[in-house]
Amino acid sequence: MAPHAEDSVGFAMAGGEAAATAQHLFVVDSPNVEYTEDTIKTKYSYRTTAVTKNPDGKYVAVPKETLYDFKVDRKIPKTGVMLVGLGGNNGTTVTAGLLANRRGLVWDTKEGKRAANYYGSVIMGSTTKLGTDSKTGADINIPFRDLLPMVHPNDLVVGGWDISGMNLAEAMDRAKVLEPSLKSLVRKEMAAIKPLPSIYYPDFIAANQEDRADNLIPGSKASMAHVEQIRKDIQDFKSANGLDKVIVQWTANTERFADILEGVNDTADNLLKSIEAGHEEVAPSTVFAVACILEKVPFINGSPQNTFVPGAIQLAEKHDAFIGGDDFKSGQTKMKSALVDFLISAGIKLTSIASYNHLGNNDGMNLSSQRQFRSKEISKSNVVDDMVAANTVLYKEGEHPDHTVVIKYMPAVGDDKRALDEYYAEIFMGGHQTISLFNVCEDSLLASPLIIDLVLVAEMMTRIQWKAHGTESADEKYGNFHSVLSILSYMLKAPLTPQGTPVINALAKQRAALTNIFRACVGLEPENDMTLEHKLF
Ligand SMILES: NC(=O)c1ccc[n+]([C@@H]2O[C@H](COP(=O)([O-])OP(=O)(O)OC[C@H]3O[C@@H](n4cnc5c(N)ncnc54)[C@H](O)[C@@H]3O)[C@@H](O)[C@H]2O)c1
Ligand SMILES: O=P([O-])([O-])O[C@@H]1[C@@H](O)[C@H](O)[C@@H](O)[C@H](O)[C@@H]1O
Repeated sequence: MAPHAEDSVGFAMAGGEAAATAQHLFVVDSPNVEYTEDTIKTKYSYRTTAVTKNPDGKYVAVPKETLYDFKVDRKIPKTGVMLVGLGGNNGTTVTAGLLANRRGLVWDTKEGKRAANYYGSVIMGSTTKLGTDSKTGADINIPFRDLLPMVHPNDLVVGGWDISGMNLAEAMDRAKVLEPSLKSLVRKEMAAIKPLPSIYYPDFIAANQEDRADNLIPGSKASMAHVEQIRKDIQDFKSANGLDKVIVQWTANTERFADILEGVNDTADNLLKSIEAGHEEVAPSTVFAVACILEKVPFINGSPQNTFVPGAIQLAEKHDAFIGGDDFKSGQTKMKSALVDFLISAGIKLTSIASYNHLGNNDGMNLSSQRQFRSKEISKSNVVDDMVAANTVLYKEGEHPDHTVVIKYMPAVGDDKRALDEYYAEIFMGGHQTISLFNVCEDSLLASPLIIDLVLVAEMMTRIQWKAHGTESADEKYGNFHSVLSILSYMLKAPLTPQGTPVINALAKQRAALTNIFRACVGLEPENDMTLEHKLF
């Protein structure tokens, strides 16, 4: 039998209180906003522009207004995060980082003392414009985390699974990410955390990972036993820690893509039958996704494989459960999604992008296997598609820059991934611009804040509901956002979106969507940066 959830209990970091109602840094004084002790209710005018094309090819743009009611649950739940791959570089680093922040740790480094922080987290480390000072007209910026009543990461309870049974202190040493002086301060708590056994289907990750696989859920793949065990692990973790909510994230190894097969994983029912039958094309990450969907626990995929096969998405929609992914956007690709947006929207015709990177951590070792690399190559390559397609002045239909992605495993550099990029562009009158970047990304220190942001935003989305305004009928029902949480795209390389909807990769647009949806939930207009107050008078 799998050990009790206590074996994977990270640390109860909350003050012990269950749900608390956040005290707001600001209130919105508007007839469209109603505060109660437990909720914020808003009536929101969503203004868009509907465009039609005339037979003569001319567009007609019609301003459109749709009224929505939003409802935010202000009670902040005691929340846990369960990481699949808890014993990995990201898993150990984010766990130690949360501990260090919870305790306000300071440690010595060769550059002097360093204090725990949440740098790299958009929620905890950035600000957003609330509005302008009514007297001076100056911008008033507030911490992003204060826009809505969000969980504080210091209060997160951490647990999870790993095919490696190493406790987190030893795994932290294996990861070689954190300073020894910091590790010594968290070693005791980390040693007390042992990942829960997980499922290991060798064909999905590199053969070089086999030596780690010593902590496995017993029983055959050909049953729902693995799904049921994962669901039980979540239930046990939740009750053992007195949690109101749990969010699960995949930060385990990159898997090969699964073939999408009719009758196997194309529908929810077929996927469940395939799991029951132990079909070879069902990946461990999809088994975790199905378990979380059935447990109605948000599941986020931080790796590039196609965990969310059509059957998994259909199952999530059927159960009104949240899923999100894919592949944390931490360094080289994050830079690319900002730089390409800048170049193309500046009218500079990018014609070639060469992205080379090498790294020496276990992720790199897993990616040294072609099928796992292919998953990552896809997620790292598609990130420019929307920006190119949107500029029909520079690019003809189907035209796009050359784009190549190379990843090599170089053990010597460990977790400090080197990203070397060359951006080559055509400029005015036959000229060229060449931009070369050398970007040393400490992979796990960049990914860990994203893991935190994904937890905070996914949890917040479980407390936001909407309905079309004016449905005043007795059975007016608020509903959840769509099961596929595309609002998470800012943190992800290959954003999963509801079927048939556009994928937005431009970093600034992704952040604006997150900001403005949160603003709508407190009754504020989208931030538009027009600052007419400074231009008309
Ligand atoms: N900057 C980044 O670090 C970054 C950015 C984007 C994506 N990612 C992805 O995040 C994932 C984790 O990265 P990492 O550097 O922590 O890798 P890692 O190899 O150090 O950690 C992965 C962990 O997952 C475990 N594991 C493998 N299969 C498992 C299974 N079926 N169940 C439970 N545990 C399993 C391994 O034992 C290992 O401890 C990788 O897929 C990587 O591609 C990382
Ligand atoms: O996020 P990013 O820096 O573009 O991409 C990274 C890759 O460059 C790296 O090779 C891989 O190990 C990481 O998992 C991550 O995916």
